[in-house]
Amino acid sequence: MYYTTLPYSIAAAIIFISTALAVRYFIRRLVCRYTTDICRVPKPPGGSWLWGHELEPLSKSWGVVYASWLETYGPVFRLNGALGHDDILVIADPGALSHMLTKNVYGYAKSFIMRPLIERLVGRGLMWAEGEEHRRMHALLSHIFTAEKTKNAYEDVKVSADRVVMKLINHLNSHDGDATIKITEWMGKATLDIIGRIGFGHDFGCGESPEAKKIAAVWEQSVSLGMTKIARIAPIIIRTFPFIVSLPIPAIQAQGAIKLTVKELAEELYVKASANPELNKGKDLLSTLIRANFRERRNISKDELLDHICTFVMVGHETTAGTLGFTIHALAQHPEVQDKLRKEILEFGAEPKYDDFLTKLPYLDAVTKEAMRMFPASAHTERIALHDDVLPLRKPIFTPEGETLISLRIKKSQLIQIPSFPLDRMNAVWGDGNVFRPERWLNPGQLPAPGKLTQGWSNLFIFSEGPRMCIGYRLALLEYKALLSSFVKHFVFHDTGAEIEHVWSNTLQPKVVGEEGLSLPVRVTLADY
Ligand code: HEM
Repeated sequence: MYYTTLPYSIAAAIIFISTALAVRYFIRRLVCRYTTDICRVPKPPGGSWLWGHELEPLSKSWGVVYASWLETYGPVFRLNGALGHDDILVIADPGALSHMLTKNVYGYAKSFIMRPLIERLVGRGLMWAEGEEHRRMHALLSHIFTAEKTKNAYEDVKVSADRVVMKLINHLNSHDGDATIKITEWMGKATLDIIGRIGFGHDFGCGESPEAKKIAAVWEQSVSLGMTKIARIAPIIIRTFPFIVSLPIPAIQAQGAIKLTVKELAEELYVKASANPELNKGKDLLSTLIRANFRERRNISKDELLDHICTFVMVGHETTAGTLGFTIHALAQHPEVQDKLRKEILEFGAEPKYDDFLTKLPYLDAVTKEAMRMFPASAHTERIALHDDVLPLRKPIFTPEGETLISLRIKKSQLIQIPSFPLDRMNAVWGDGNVFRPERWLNPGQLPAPGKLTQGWSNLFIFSEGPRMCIGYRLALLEYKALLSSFVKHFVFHDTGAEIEHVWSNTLQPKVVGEEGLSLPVRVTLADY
C-alpha cells in the first residue's frame, strides 16, 4: 500500500505546487502589466530560469556588466530576479534617484539584503535605521559632523597622517628606498588611527596596536570570504530564505566579529566617560554624545551609542582608505597627474590647513573629485518601495510600441538597485567616463550639465544625496586630502603592471586578476626634492 500510494502523493504534490506557481506567475504578470509600468521598461535578453540576470554582474569585474547594460538600455532598465523574484528595477536616472533619496526618502527603505548586512557589520546605528528612528538619530548626530566640528578634527587628522608617513619612510629605508606595498592596507592604518582618536579617543598606534591588528584581520577575513563565489551568491539566496543569516556560515559570522571587536573597545571608554559626564571634557564623538545625552536627558541607551561608534569606525575608515588606495594606484598609472599634483603641493609650501584644502589647492581638488567620481567605496545599493508610487524620469523611455514614458508607476515592495559604481562613469553623460582625467574639473565647461547628474556633493553620487547622504562626508574629504597631499609630497608611486579588477565585498575592493584575496600593489620610492 505504502509503495503504491507514495508516487501518487508525490506526483499530486508536484502538480499542485507547479500549478500554484504558474497561477501566481500569471497573476503577478497581469498585475504588473495593468497596475505598473515595469513591463514597459527595457530588459536585457537571456537570464536563467533559476538565477534570472542576477549572476551576470558577478561574472566580470564589478560594475562592468551594469555599465554595458546602462550603455545599451539607458539609465533605467529591469532584470529578471533570481529564484522566482519579481523583476528588479535598476535606476541611474537622476530624476528618479532624487525622488527616492531626497524628496521621498522615507518611502524607500534599504532592501532585505542591505539591512541585515549593515546590522551585522556595524549594528543598529544611523546607517541601519529607517523612518522616524532615522530622523531622530540624524537629529542627534548631525551636530557632531558640522563644518566647524570637522575643522576642529584637523589636528587629529594631521597627527595620524604624519605618523603613517613616518612609518612608510622607515619601511622604505629598511628596503633600500624601494618597496612594493599593499596601498589600501597602509591607508587603512591611517584612517583607523584617525577615526579611533576622533570617534572615541582611542589610540590605534597607527595600525600596530593589538586591537587595530584584530580589526584589520577580521575585516580582511570578512572581505576575502565575501569575495568567494558562494558568498557573492549568498545575498540573492538570503533574499528568498532570510533564516540563512542566522546559520554558522563563516563569511556571515566574520561580519559580526568586526562589530564585536569595536564595541568591546568603545565600551571601555563608555564606562569611563559616563561615570561622570559633566567632568568628562573629551572632544571625541562618543564623549560628546554621552554629554549631550546626559544634559538633554535624551535617554539614549548604551547599546545605541556604542552602535553609533561602531558605525563611524567601520564606515568611516574603510571607505576613505579604499578611495585613497584607488587614487594612489591611478596616480601611479598617470605619472603626469602625479607630478602636477606634487608640484602644486610643494609650491604651496606650508602645511595646508583645513581652509587651504577647501580653496587654495585647485589641482588637489580636481584629483579628489575625479577619484570620487571613479572609485565610490559604496559601489552598489538597493532600496525597497514602501508604498505604490510614481517615479519621475529625467530621461524618458521610448518603448518598442512607440510610447514615451516620462514617469514609472511602481508597486509597494518593488526592489530597486542603484549601480553606484558605473553611475558616474556613464559615457552617455561624461563622454570619456572611464578615463581618469582630473583636468575636466578645472574647466567647468567640460563638465556635464548639472541636470544630467545627481544632487550630491559636487553633483557626484559617491556620498549619495538627500537626508540619508553620508553624514561624515566633510571628515572623509578632510582625511582624504590631508593624507593624499602628505603622501604625494613624500613619496613617488609607480605602477607595478598588475592587472586590477574590482569586487563588491562589503565595499568596493581591489584584486589582482588571477590571484586570490584583496590586494592593490603599488611600488613606492622616496620623493627626491
Ligand atoms: C570616502 C569615504 C566615504 C564614502 C565614499 C562614504 C559613502 C557613503 C554613502 C554612499 C552613504 C549612503 C549609503 C546609503 O544610503 O546606501 C553613506 C552613509 C553614511 N556614512 Fe559615509 N562615506 C564615507 C566616509 C564616512 C565617514 C568618514 C563617516 C563618519 C565617520 C561616515 C559615516 C556615514 C554614516 C553614519 C552614514 C549613514 C547615513 C544615514 O543613513 O543617514 N562615512 N556614506
